Amino acid sequence: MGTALIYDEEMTKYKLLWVDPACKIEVPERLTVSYEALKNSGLADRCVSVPVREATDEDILLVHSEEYLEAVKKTPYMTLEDLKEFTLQYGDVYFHPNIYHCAKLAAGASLQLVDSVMTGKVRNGMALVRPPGHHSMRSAASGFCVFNNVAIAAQYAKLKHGVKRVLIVDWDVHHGQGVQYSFEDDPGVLYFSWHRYEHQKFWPQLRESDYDNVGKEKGEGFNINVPWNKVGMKNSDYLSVFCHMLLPVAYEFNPDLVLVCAGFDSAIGDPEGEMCASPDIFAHLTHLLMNLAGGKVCAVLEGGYNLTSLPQSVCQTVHTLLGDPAPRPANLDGPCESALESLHCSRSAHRKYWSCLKHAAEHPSSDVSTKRLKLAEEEEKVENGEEKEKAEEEVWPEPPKRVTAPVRTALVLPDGVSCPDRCKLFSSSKDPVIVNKLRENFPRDAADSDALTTLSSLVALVEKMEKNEICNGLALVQDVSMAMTCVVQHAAIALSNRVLVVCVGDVLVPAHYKEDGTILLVHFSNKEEEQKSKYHIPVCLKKGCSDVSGFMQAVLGLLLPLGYEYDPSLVLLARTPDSGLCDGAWQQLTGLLQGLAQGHTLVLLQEGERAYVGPTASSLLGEAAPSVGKIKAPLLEDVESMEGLRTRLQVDWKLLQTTAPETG
Ligand SMILES: NCCCNCCCCCS
Ligand SMILES: [Zn+2]
Repeated sequence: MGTALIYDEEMTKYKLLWVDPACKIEVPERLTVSYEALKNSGLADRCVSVPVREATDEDILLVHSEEYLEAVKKTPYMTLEDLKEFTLQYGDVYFHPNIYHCAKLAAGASLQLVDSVMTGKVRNGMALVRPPGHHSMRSAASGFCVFNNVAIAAQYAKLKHGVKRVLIVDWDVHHGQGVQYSFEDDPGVLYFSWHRYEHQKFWPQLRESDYDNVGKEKGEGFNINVPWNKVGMKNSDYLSVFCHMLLPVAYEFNPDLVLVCAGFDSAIGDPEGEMCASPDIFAHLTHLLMNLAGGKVCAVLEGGYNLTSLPQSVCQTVHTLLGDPAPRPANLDGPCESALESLHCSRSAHRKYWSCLKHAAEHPSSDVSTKRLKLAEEEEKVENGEEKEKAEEEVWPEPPKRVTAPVRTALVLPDGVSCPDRCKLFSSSKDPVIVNKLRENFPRDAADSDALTTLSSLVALVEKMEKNEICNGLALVQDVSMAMTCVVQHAAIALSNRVLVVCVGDVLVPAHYKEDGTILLVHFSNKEEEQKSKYHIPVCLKKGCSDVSGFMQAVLGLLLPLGYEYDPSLVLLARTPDSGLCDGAWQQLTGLLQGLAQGHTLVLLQEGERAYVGPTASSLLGEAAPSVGKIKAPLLEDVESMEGLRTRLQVDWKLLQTTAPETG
């Protein structure tokens, strides 16, 4: 299934008609440069083009009041003076004779996207729209927004498509207060937003944008705010909040649909956000959402005011929606203290609502640490009194080209096992060099020519992945441990690359590998094993991988942060029959790990598990993993052992941190 792209140039046909410094950044070029970039990169033509439509009054009244709609309806007939007058009643927004028309198209585009995804015409998609929507409220325009596109889309999805649970992820750098107000008492809509806040000094300066605003009445716990109290947040800060706050709660919420308030003013260079995250981070944020709701993800443009980083971020998002592997997450050096404080506050505010957070460290009752941090930040501001270079003067590297490998998924299978369609059956011509090498390294198997054939195919396959001729692969082998040792030896030593090895079940791990960091081994099993080193991490789950909740908690809160920080060039995923891992969790794992190593994932299955070839191949082909259902609370002993592991490891692995280090 494809990716929808919804855009109409009519939405470029309104602009600011008078002088207003607060609004001058919201220009038609935002849309034209974004669409041009999609066209020039060939991404637009790979999408399914879906036409916009005008939202009807009924659609708009799902969120807005009649009096507000009636008032906006009058704006096309207003004189310039009337428009200015009309605008004065709202904050940081402007009207234009054509903005009502465009606002109906922006909302209608969002509904077209929801229809396309919910009817299965496409898997996911993006609506490139303006005016944005997430600030507009029931009876008020705000922050360049007239109708709340995403809020209307959420109500529409519930009403027209019977969606029970909608997750709204707002990665725009501003708080979508309009969305929060619409759903704060609704347990059927989980709203997540991070936003520049600076202790309520940043627009819209609302007390209710802080982390302790968790929703109301039946909606308590279904509103998540992560305030950024400093500018300059980077990729590590964003990924930490995804891994330790958004994703665990999102998997527990188990949504039927994911809507993204895709604002890109949270990217580097933006005059509003003044953050430092690179455009390719949106490839990862998008990827991390694509195994929720069976992949039904609708991204709707909100903000984004730097005309260079905006189109780059839009392209990164659409690349990933199309299934292209994300670029490697370069140099993640861990979240900053302020981000950790915000993460910690938000997690502790939600402890009592979400079992995945039940054991989040209690927020120190006295807000001593927050005050201390605030003072430090104030001092810091005073210190670097000199004008920070303006966001517009920031420079950053062009996101790397994302070349799709000619072959997506290659399979090494023994005779008689059928190859799922769209996969390529792979066997290497017996390269004598490789075979001799293998004879040396595996003398005891030298006799077994089948084993040698398989091993030489594996080595050849790894080499093709290295050259990006093949994206990922799957092998059905007699002996997973031996195959793993062979691949590890070849990949880590021969190709001197970093290999992330993830073992599920009681795989005999290659003991004799060097401790030099060329391999990071994470081993999920039910056997207590003391942690050998920074690079050999046993994750012990009492009920092994059969406890989906504990397993998913470990994947999201431990494996993903480790994997992102390690940034391997190859991911080797091995499972043995005793793992007890259910299909859904296995496919979630296979799906999520493809965000690393440019998607170069090699899966090793034991011969007896040929039933897993199909599901694994579908995940490797980029199909969304099935939902694993509502995640429950992990076993207490598992939580304790995972938190113990985190405490020990976070000294070396900064992305594992969930609280600011206690200093002073
Ligand atoms: N420095 C200009 C102040 C603009 N404040 C409103 C921003 C609305 C963003 C919508 S994503
Ligand atoms: Zn914004």
